[in-house]
Amino acid sequence: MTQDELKTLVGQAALQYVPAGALIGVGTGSTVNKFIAALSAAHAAIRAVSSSEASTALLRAAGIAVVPLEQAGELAVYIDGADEIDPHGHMLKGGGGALTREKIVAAQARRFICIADASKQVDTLGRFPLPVEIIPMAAARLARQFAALGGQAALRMSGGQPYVTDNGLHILDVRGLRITDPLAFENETSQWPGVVTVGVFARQKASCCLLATQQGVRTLQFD
Ligand SMILES: O=C[C@H](O)[C@H](O)[C@H](O)COP(=O)(O)O
Repeated sequence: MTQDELKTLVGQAALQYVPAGALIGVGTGSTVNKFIAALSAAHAAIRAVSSSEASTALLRAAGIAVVPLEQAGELAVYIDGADEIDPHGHMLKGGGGALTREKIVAAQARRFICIADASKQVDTLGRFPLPVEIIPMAAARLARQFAALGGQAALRMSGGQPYVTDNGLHILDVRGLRITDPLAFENETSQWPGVVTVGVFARQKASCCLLATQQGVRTLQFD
């Protein structure tokens, strides 16, 4: 199977985690797009809280009502992809730039179901450049702070201009990190002035991961 077919497979598998009539949290990215397509085809009577403008547009196009987070109580489940997932369910996220809203919506859900293909499995987070959403004026100083940890930070660009998130902010992508203690790393770097969100999800780690492999979908439990 191609990587795209694996994403379709795991997007469909995630349907079993959607309680009938529930209000669920929906992440962002190419794997989640397959989940939204599966939801649409299943005609599931659900409502969703979305983690990005892109997912909101897709959900609405699929006929799924999108509820503002402010009007939602606790969500039964949050379903999202990841750029990396380690053996403990810690994730690295934000390749699509949606990390801040993803972390906010995930924090309001009882369970985080990560959907990924096997290429996302790692022993230690950091092979994928770590996305960090930042206040723009802090970029140079934060780059120096990440350099002190051994990382090389670059401002994410799009069409020759700094990439702008749904929140009107910028992203640093930090290469060369080896994140051996994701919780300590998240706790420390989240407090640096100018950091809005680091793409390490250790406090909002996965409860379970549906991992698409050439042999089918494996379920990894983390709680
Ligand atoms: O900002 C984007 C999200 O964190 C995505 O969940 C992550 O980048 C994985 O995306 P994809 O399913 O496209 O690999």
